[in-house]
Amino acid sequence: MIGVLYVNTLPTVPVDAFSLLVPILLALVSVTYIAFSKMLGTHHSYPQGEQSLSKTCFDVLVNILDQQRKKIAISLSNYNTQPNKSRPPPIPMVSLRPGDRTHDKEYHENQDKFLTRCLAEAGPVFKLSMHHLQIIVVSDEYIREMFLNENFSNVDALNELMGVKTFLHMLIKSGKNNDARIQNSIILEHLTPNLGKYQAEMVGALESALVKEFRLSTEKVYEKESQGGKERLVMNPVAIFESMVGKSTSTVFMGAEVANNPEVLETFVMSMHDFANVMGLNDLDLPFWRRWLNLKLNYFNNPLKRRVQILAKAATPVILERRQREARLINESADAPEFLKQRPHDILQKMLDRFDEYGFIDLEDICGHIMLLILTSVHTTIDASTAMVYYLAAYPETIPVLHREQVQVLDAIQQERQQERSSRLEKGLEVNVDLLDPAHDRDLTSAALKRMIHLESFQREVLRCRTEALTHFHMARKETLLSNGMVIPTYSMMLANLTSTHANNSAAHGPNPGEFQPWRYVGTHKTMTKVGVDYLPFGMGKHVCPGRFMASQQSKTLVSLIVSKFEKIAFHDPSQAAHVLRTQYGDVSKPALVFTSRE
Ligand code: HEM
Repeated sequence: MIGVLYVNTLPTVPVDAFSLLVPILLALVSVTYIAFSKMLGTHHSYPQGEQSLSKTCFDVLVNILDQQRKKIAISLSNYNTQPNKSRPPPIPMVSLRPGDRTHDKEYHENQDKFLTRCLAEAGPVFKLSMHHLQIIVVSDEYIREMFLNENFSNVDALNELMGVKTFLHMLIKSGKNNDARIQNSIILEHLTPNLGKYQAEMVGALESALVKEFRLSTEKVYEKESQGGKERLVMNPVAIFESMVGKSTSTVFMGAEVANNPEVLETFVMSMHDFANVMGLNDLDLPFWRRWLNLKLNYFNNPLKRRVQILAKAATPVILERRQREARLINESADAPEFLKQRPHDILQKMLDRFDEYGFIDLEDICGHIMLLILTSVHTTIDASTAMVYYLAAYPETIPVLHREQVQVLDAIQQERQQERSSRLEKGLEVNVDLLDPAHDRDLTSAALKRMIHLESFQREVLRCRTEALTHFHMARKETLLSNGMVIPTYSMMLANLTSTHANNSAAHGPNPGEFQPWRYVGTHKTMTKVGVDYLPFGMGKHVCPGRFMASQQSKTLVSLIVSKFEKIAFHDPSQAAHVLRTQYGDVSKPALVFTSRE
């Protein structure tokens, strides 16, 4: 991070002083650390092969020193060769509001208003001073260039800002060289194609968690007499959605037997909180050295490593039991269809079945990879689903429309299945109980969800309107030319300006794109998962979110269950409504809601 700051300001700042400062600072820290360790008697020479805390710490520091040295050398060489080239157009810095020293405050006051001012003053590519960094912001079509050019990397940006790679690599033993590729392959090959099969389990898990958590959350609060107990105040509604998504994701990833373990549920829900604490994600004003120190200390006491062990411990007896069951079926010479029917189909089982193909080392390694899946999937889905429920509260007219649509779709499906049964009976054909059981006529299947076009439009519109306007950090791996001739220097930090594509873009979104219009996409083919430069909650290009289909199905089911059980949702304090309708980095506001049940 220091490297980025200094390198970005090279042309105007005396580079020698700063470039020396970085290694000196780090050398000082390492020397002080070793001196301290010697004083405390912790800096020993260990027999070969044994890694001491101080040696590892020293190695990390030497490594960082070396990386900083290389970066400074590359930047200097780039800078020194500049005068020979024809000078590219400079990237303008947006003026500061009188009295402000950075752009943070003005941005947080009104994201779209501020970015509209930036576009008018500086054009589609400009510099801002935010988050303790100098950041290059790209708008409109230049966002596509940022996503599609491999010289700009999201993973490298997160790694540079937070050292996230090394920290996450401590959780796994295999597949460290191809970041996110094992997760991508599991999602693409095993999760997404089977979403229809997982749906019944997801509905069961979401519904049972909703009923249980709703009862627990409202126990100590009032029930309004006037409504005959139908109105309930929930002080922390997010806790309900955390349990719902945690329970349903753990069931899909590890099977119901493992997911029933309370420690596993806690791991699914809390891992991202641990991660955010270590990375200092909830406090953007944390000085860089505190963030760095926090991370280094947690290398040796990684809270997520303990959570991985919890998953492995909970999975062990279940896997043994599965093996015994399989052996029994083989002994009993069960036929192939029966054998396959009895086989668990959760992601854990798929990973065990392809143990060699993926090159896993042991069960803990598999659980480490599941942890990486948890970190990408659970919190993001909780966050999106929570936003959808807050939008239901802010726009109460949406609930009757979504409820009516749900009833109509389920009525139609029930009727179709009834007709199919009658027609088969008339023709003297057998009725397949597995496929046409009347008890499942009104299930919230993925086919039923696909017919709910108002729900689809509502979800896409919520994500379009609430996604942070400056988002998707990318770092330039090397000096890169944009199509407008501007040069992005190596190690620059970049952000996409979504105001230009999400909020100020009537060509893509129709009239009044600055307003929330829940039915904007009804009758179009624009679903929640269809990404493009005009809709970027899931990114785009090679690293586009592969889990968005599960996220969509899960959040649709969650919202459907909520509108089927509650006829009205309202903010306990209406003045808080506006505050939660737009994401703000590091913001954890969770206003209380009043739910009015249908029964
Ligand atoms: C509403 C929920 C979700 C949102 C908003 C979301 C958003 C994102 C974004 C913005 C990225 C980065 C894309 C880029 O760099 O271009 C991403 C990547 C990723 N997401 Fe999601 N995500 C969600 C749910 C999920 C779920 C449920 C899973 C897993 C089942 C998942 C798995 C991943 C993985 C593995 C990556 C890394 C892809 C790569 O680097 O190639 N996400 N997601």
